[in-house]
Amino acid sequence: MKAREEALGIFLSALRASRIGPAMGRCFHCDGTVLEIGDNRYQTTEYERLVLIAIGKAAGSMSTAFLDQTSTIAERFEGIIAGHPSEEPLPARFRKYRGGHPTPNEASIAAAEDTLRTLESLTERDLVVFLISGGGSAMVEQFLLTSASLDVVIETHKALVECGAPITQINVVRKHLSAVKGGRLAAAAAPAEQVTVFVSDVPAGELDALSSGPTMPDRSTMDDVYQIANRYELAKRLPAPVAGLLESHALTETPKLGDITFERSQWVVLLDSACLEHAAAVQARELGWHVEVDNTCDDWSTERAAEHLLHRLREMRSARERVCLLSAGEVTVCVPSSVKGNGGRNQHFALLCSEKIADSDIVVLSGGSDGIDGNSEAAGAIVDGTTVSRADVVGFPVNRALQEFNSGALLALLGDNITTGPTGNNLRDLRILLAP
Ligand SMILES: O=C(O)[C@H](O)CO
Repeated sequence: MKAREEALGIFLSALRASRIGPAMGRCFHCDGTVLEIGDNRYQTTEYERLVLIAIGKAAGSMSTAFLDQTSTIAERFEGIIAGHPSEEPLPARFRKYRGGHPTPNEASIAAAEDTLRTLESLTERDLVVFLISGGGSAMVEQFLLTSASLDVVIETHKALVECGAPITQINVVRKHLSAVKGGRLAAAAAPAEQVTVFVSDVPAGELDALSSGPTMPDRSTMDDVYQIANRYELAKRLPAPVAGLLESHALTETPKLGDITFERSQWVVLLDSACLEHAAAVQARELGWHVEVDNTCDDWSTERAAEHLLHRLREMRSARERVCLLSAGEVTVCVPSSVKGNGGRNQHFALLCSEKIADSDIVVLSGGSDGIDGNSEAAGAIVDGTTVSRADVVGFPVNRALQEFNSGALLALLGDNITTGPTGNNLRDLRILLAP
């Protein structure tokens, strides 16, 4: 029982240490007229309009923290908050949209329209601050294919997130279909001065994939899209109008590095998954665990990642006691389109592990830093050597839950889910494996 409690303690402490407010306090300074963001300085009296555009699961919490940090000039900012709302109400001069996730909804479309209209009205005398966090690909969306209905947009996103491709490749496709991704928000805002602050839920070095890189030069090309479409047989999965667009090679290219669009753009990373992992390691060491980190399985399938990490943990265990293996990033689950189970990749990963650790003293926790795993109410799950036998006792065997992609339902029944509620943050997932 102790190792279970400690795993949970490590996870919760890592979430606390990576909160957005304190991170903004370290990165932002505002003395009344000069706004400093990282190494960039903006003399705010030189701008006519100050605009804030926040997109993603952390849009509300990033906006609240931003307005707190810039309190002396906050009144001058107007703008759009598109994503999860903050706990505290934001001033009425900000238009708010609760965009859908994991697939877009009507608010996602309305947010995209409003954002494009607002940005297109800016001039070289204006400053726009973008606050971008993960989840934004679905929460703000407008297809370049203007005849696409909301159903087509939703079906396209669903097909992409369920095709088994890593997020960076999913977003290569999304960027080339969208009027608000792959640098196109930066293009809409040019010639205004632009600074983007990131709370990243993508692998290190892949920032232009974050929320499909709305303000960054896009490194991917249309050829990449066609290759990804072939590799993941997207023609079979995508709705007809979008599949047709890809088959006829009728996409348009995104803005690239060196384009005039980005001449007045800066980018600053506020938090990423390395911060979460570092905080977990600090807490685990304080509890007396010997900690190692293994992120090699980022974007692997849940099966391969479970095999790899448990093998590594057992190797560590053969040399010493109280070993803790941490792994940040995401694993992928390929869900057949007909399946209607409850759960997410963390719960699926944890349940897969439960079969491999049955009757042992190993504990495995897998949780999302946003507090929402897939379509479930949980952040993730924590399993141990008794999970399989407890599942048998309630008449819902682990292998059935896995086959039905219904891990969330079984883990809820067993009390093995972790429920934090939405955290207002989004730094990818954390896996904590303990062998006492
Ligand atoms: O919204 C998205 O595209 C993912 O969360 C990655 O940032």
